Amino acid sequence: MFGPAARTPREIAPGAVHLPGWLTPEQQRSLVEACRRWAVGPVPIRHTRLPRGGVMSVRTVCLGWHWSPYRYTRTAVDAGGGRVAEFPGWMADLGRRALVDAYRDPAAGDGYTPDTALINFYDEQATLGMHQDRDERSDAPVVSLSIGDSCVFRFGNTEHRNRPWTDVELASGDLFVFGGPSRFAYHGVPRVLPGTADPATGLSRGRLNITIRVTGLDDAPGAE
Ligand SMILES: O=C(O)CCC(=O)C(=O)O
Ligand SMILES: [Fe+2]
Repeated sequence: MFGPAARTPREIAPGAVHLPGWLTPEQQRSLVEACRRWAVGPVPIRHTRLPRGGVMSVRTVCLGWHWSPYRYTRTAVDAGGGRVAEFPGWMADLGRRALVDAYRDPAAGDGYTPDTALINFYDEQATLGMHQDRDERSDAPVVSLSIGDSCVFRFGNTEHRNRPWTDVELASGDLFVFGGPSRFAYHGVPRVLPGTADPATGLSRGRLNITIRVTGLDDAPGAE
């Protein structure tokens, strides 16, 4: 949905909630700054290589656990081998507050202990195909934050990557949470809307998306 009605809180599907303008301008600025630091290292932001030879158009850097197709490890097995930066406690707090606000339930964040974030940077051409977030061994909600250029976020169904879906415009500062019956819904980003970013965030072009997640994984002796 586009136009002014798109800027009001909305349940897109059961358990999937869009809260426009959830992050303050100050929070957006400090997230942009933090992401710029994480993009440099210890694991540099990179285009993820896919097993069949493709390369993702988005660039990704991870916190807590490193995602590569299709698993999580503590070290960047496909990006230099360094250990990923720690997942900060303040980001876990932000995730809990996101659930409280999205589900309008003061208890919704209780017991939510995210341990990873995927930080995606989209240039004006980048897209993300329809997929499920299913490399986690947990059905806890995914908390998604957007900064910079707006995009079309396509939120589909749990059965397959095709219609029905709902196209939602995600703008800078927006929160999108998908949990419960929507946790394993297919979703993707068919388009970034160039020139829509407010340079005051510190990101004058392109789009930053941060997804806060629970991997459900533990460190095992000898794990990568
Ligand atoms: O960029 C977005 O809004 C979604 C990102 C996403 O689906 C993912 O990182 O798995
Ligand atoms: Fe995803």
